[in-house]
Amino acid sequence: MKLDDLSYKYVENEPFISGLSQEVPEGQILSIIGPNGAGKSTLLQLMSGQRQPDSGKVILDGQSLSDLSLKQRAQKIAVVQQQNQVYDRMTVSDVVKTGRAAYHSLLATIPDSEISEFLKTADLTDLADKQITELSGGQQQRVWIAAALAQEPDYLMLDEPTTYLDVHFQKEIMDLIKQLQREKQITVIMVIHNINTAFKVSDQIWMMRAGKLVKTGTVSELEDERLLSELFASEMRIVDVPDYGKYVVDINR
Ligand SMILES: Nc1ncnc2c1ncn2[C@@H]1O[C@H](COP(=O)(O)OP(=O)(O)OP(=O)(O)O)[C@@H](O)[C@H]1O
Repeated sequence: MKLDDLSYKYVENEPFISGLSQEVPEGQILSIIGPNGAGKSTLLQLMSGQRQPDSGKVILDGQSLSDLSLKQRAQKIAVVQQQNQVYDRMTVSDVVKTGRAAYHSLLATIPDSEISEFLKTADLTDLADKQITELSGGQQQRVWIAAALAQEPDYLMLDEPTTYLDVHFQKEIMDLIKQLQREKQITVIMVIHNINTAFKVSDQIWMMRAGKLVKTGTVSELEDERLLSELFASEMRIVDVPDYGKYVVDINR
């Protein structure tokens, strides 16, 4: 995937993203980090086709994303939103089947056998017939990830996948994402607030501020106190934690 001269505005005559070009590292985990309002979600939505750029293109396999039909797009890109609408009376299986809609004309005729693999990967087999509203936040997040996987995408995009989860479930979801990336060789693109989580799980990082990519590179290239302090306008230090490694702390007084 390539971002070619993307521009996007929320307010007339005030471009928020302007002339942004960047190559997406394929088959890796990429995290977009930056302060509130930096444009991380906006950029992810442009990359997933949920938002159309005012000018420029997102190029996928030589084609502009905007030239693909909804179904073609859904076979290439799956998105896990920050907040998902939870429908009463939908079982885990029903939700995961929605991910197969990219390959069928009718949801009602999708066989259970088609989703068993995705339920298994997300460790949901035993919960398949439960109502989604009966599940914990962490379990629900696994259901959305399974539905995204059922699209068999090349790109899995997640906006803050662990926001409402406690530390235990945060780790569980991140481990699942890492496992999926390894097993399926997909490209994972995430917006993550927690810098340490981003550094721990990612191969590549994009640092974003005020609608611009201020720095891109590997985790080791961007684990830099000065860069982080500038990005977040706050004094950041990197400390060494035994049995963990580098850990970023904010020492703002
Ligand atoms: N629907 C909208 N209408 C108008 N302005 C918007 C809209 N959505 C976002 N913005 C503005 O665009 C800018 C970028 O927002 P975006 O949500 O992409 O940032 P973000 O980096 O994801 O932020 P956060 O970390 O707070 O989630 C912000 O200034 C925001 O106020």
